[in-house]
Amino acid sequence: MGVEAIDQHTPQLGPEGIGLAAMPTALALVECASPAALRECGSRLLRDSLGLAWVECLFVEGSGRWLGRDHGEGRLDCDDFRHPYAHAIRRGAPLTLGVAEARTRLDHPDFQAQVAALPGGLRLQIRPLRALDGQREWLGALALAADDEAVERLADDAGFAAFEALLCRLWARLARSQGERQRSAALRESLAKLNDGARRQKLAERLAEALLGDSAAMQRLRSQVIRAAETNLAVLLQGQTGTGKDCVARAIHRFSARAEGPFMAINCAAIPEALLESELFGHAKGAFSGADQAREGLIGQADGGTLFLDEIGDMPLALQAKLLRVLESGRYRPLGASDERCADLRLVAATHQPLRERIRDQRFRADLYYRLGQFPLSLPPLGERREDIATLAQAFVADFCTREGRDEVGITPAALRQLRQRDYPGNVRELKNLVDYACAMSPPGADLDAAALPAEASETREPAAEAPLAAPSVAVDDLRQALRDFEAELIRQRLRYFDGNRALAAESLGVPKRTLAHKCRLLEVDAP
Ligand SMILES: Nc1ncnc2c1ncn2[C@@H]1O[C@H](COP(=O)(O)OP(=O)(O)OP(=O)(O)O)[C@@H](O)[C@H]1O
Repeated sequence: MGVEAIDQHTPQLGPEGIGLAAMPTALALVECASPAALRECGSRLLRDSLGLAWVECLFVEGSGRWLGRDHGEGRLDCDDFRHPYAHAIRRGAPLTLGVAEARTRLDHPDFQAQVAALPGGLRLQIRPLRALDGQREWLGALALAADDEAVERLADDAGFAAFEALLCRLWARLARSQGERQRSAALRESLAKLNDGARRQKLAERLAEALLGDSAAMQRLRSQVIRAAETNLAVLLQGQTGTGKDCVARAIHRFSARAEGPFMAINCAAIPEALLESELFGHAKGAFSGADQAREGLIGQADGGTLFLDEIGDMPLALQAKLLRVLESGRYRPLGASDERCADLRLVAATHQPLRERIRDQRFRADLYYRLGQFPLSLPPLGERREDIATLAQAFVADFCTREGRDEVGITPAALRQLRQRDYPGNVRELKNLVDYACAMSPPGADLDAAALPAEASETREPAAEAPLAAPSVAVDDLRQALRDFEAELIRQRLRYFDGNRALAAESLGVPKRTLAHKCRLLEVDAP
């Protein structure tokens, strides 16, 4: 039976006590699902059954410091004796006083507002409520107002005492199970967070196999990449050349829900302006001379996946506007086509240019900048994370050996020292090229040594009169031989430039004199 149905048969509580007639009242209380519902139901039952002018049930908040109200404004400090609740709770017994007296003696504004509408001739009773299950915790207070006779009757009303006891017992039980529910919900939430944290940590470890580096900056970057991959937000990668923007773009795709979809990439700086639009948007048959077939653009091809626009700073302004429209609406129109198409893609854009400066120079649209940078990521230059150089160099040596089918070798401490001390304006790409070159210069099976590393450009005496080396032949079919030939030719040039002075040639190439002599013997290079 619901509360409404019970209301119609609500028996009068009264001196007859809790006979069977009181059962629907008890049932109504028992059916309440929360302490707040219980307070409301209890107040209503009391008001209706006992003909009280006003009943309100206040509750002690979790901290035990405040008395809260389910409907009224504000909360009352349990230690503020300007209202009668503090007195009743402190005494641990009901407090009865006239409404008029309460108005003059107790000047708490919230309490005064509570009783403002009551006639001055009524009596007010505040009854502290505590859990009756052995725990001495305070639950709240029952406030009621009625004429003198009704208030006096309450003292001897066994039915009312039973009602109050039941109210307190149910309230304590509901409060405890509500607390348990809240605690287990909080536990579930923190477990979920923990699992989520563990899951992210696992992903970050997998990502560390592709995006190497143990520095704090790289760890931060990897966790940002995982976060970005979880969303569909447009990502803007900013960082100097060679810092790994392309790697990060691919990782975002690979770790995202779109991983099974296509990853389409284009370098906006590498494509002539006239072609870039049709590369991106595609074209209809006959859209321009030479367009004898309709062709889908990268935006269409990236549907369901990721579109990576590298060097976005070089995108022409007119195209920027069209790209913004695609991002805003998810719709685009191929060149010469009459219909619009939809593309569901995530955009990752990258640039090494300071886009804010380009906005100031009116070469980049501010609205596109903000749309692209929903999830901005900035990649640290290698010079700011030198502790990663050893890890990266080792990995690049291992890569070289695998690619070349050589036995795995290491790096000597001297070479590592040199690598850590150099400047890398080309960042990781420069380090990788340097290691590849040094590996090629080292005898198979030997650890990469400092002698194999070329001198830094700034330390090398500028061989201005040196003729450029021949471009590598496309007909190379033996890389090792080609590298030996290249190396021999480079040494011959240097020796010529320094009139056969091996000390100067060795210094200019950043190798010890003995190494150069050894190489000359090995490569059969004669002094000029
Ligand atoms: N953290 C890294 N771990 C392993 N390899 C890396 C890392 N960062 C960059 N690389 C490697 O360095 C080279 C350059 O990286 P990438 O092309 O991603 O740089 P970029 O910032 O996109 O350069 P650009 O701006 O010139 O296009 C690549 O061979 C890439 O694999």
